[in-house]
Amino acid sequence: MKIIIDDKIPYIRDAVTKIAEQVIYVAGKDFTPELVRDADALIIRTRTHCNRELLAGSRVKFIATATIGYDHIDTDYCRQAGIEWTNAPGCNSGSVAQYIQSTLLLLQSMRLKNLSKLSIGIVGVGNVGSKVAKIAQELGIKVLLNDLPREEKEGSGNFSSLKRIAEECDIISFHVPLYRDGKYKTFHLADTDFFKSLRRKPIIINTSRGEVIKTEALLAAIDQELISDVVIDVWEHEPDINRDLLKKAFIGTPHIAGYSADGKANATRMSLEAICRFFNIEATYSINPPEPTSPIINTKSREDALLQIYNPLEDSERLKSNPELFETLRGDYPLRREANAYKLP
Ligand SMILES: NC(=O)C1=CN([C@@H]2O[C@H](COP(=O)(O)OP(=O)(O)OC[C@H]3O[C@@H](n4cnc5c(N)ncnc54)[C@H](O)[C@@H]3O)[C@@H](O)[C@H]2O)C=CC1
Ligand SMILES: O=C(O)C(=O)[C@H](O)COP(=O)(O)O
Repeated sequence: MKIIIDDKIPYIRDAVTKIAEQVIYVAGKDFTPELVRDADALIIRTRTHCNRELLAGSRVKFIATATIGYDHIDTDYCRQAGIEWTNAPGCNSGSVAQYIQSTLLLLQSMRLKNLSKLSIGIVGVGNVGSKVAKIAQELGIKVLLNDLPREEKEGSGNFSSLKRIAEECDIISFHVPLYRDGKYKTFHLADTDFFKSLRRKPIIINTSRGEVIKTEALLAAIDQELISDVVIDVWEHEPDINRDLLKKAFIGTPHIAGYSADGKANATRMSLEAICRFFNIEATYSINPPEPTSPIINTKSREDALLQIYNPLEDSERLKSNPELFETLRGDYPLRREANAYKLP
């Protein structure tokens, strides 16, 4: 079997030798029709667009994306071409939750927000949104949930409309997939009308996809003081991001909310498991993230410890100093572990 793998997918090299005879590593943006023509499977990230242009005429039968988002895969084309694909649900939800938890703690310490007096609207309550809801509740924040597909299946009891969230929430955090059209369209879900409907000058957090928020509308809302702060991890037109928005953001990071080593290892493991299932291969390997450099945290409070483990302002400062290094900062991301890898006070 021949597999082409994005060369930024970590912890995969030893394990994959137990699965495939031929493996080629290449940068996500450098997958070409010539390269994939005689491959059986691809393991990709968001940087490889899997569509007719790339895949037509190839012998690719299976694509695993080591991500939860799959808006870079043309699923209609894959269905027509008989190419199966999978993503890695939940792989990095702990990592995004860590990013949001640290962000909330920074809003408390640096913006002097009394979290127990605030309400948060969570838009998209899947793997990430559910964890964010739990963290927010633990911090004493009132939680409102919005999830149209779930509401349809489960009934409206636990869910609120986007309109109610816009009117009642002090923080609004987006955790939806990017759907460009269809019944659950999320492309530019937050547009001029949405920002005009805000009532409490909320803090807007986006770790979903840049295209879920219309950048010009967000910038106008900042200028008109309809919102009080923005925290942006995902951007329209990455890596060519809006520098004005980056300057104005309280936290602006290069699409790394999901980049804990724990999340990366989960994604790699899930991708290889999917390949083994699809091609009916039995293989023994284990994939674990490296241990943290200092696993014991000595500090007075749990909040300090959590911010010592991960402080998104450090990622933000790196991007603000060098916005042109967006992809490099992602590719060379330092080791980051989630809290359960540490002994906390
Ligand atoms: N910044 C980063 O590094 C990361 C970004 N992401 C992004 O966050 C998204 C969410 O991640 P997960 O929670 O793991 O995905 P998920 O698939 O577990 O959850 C998505 C939720 O959104 C809901 N949803 C779909 N359409 C909706 C709509 N129109 N309105 C309201 N809710 C809607 C779904 O019903 C589902 O419950 C991913 O699709 C991805 O684009 C995910 C991980 C890392
Ligand atoms: O899982 C997702 O969806 C994400 O957005 C990933 O964290 C993005 O990672 P890359 O594939 O762009 O490295």
